[in-house]
Amino acid sequence: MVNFEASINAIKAFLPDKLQHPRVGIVCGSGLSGLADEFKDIVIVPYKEIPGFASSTVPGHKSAFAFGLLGNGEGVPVVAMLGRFHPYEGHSLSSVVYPIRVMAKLGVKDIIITNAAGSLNPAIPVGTSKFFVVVQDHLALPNLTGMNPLLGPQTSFDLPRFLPLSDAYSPSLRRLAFLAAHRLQLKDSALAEGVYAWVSGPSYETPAEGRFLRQAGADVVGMSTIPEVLAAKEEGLNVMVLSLVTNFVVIPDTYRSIKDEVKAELAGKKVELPVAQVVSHEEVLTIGKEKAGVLMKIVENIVDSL
Ligand SMILES: O=P(O)(O)O[C@H]1O[C@H](CO)[C@@H](O)[C@H]1O
Ligand SMILES: Nc1nc2[nH]cnc2c(=O)[nH]1
Repeated sequence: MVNFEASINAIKAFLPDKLQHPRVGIVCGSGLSGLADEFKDIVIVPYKEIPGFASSTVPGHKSAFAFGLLGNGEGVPVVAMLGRFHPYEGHSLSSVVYPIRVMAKLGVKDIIITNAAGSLNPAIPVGTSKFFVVVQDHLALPNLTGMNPLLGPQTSFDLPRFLPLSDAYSPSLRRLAFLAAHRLQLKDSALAEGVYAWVSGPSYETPAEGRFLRQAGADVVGMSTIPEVLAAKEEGLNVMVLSLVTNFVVIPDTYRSIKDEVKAELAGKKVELPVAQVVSHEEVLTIGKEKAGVLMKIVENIVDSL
């Protein structure tokens, strides 16, 4: 049973006056908890100390909030989830989005949600300058087929029952992201724009699934974020999502035929069976750690210009 008051009281007991009302919320994706390294006057609040909170079980996700001041001058009070919850861990969708609702009730107005994602778009390669995607829209097959965090009784009758999503990703925050990249003198190609596909995971995509999502219009794919976006929008927050592209999803135009290989083998030719490229969470975390610093600078710059 949700009890926002108990959660909020437990959190506030950790915080000095200047951090009691965070203005900006940040969600750190896989390997990206280093985003909080620049916070001044940081206070860590472990999830286990907060009634109603689950704990994160995924490597690269810490089970704690970091509160602090970010940006120039006195700094803006902010809160970061150093780890998030995913439905594939066994958490209910309402537990997955509970921290987002708590951040809204603490006073957060703008939320910057980050994630690690696989690229479905050959124009968004990995390991080159183009490594972040500002999400402009999403494709959530789970939402369309009954796995929607807003299903069920509402947490408040003040919230809209039928949430419009045609404006899910704040144009003004997205503008700030591109201006931040310019100010930081990142290459023009460092920030792409694209559509994020949400899948439940925890298995990565088969080549056919990758091709399907690409043909359906997605640029990157991941196993998180969208439930958080829906809850944040329902709570009335301005939402921005930044994806760090950590790997390519293999999408062959054609499959190499094993049947043909066997025919060649039977005809006396030496054949080598194809070895597919495979993605691993270790690879995802390595890229996350490598790029967390740049992402932090973008986030800090955005916070400065709010
Ligand atoms: O979306 P985040 O939490 O950044 O993590 C991404 O990385 C993990 C897979 O490597 C999945 O959880 C996927 O969603
Ligand atoms: N579903 C999915 N999630 C990811 N997270 C990081 N990379 C990937 C990927 O390739 N697929």
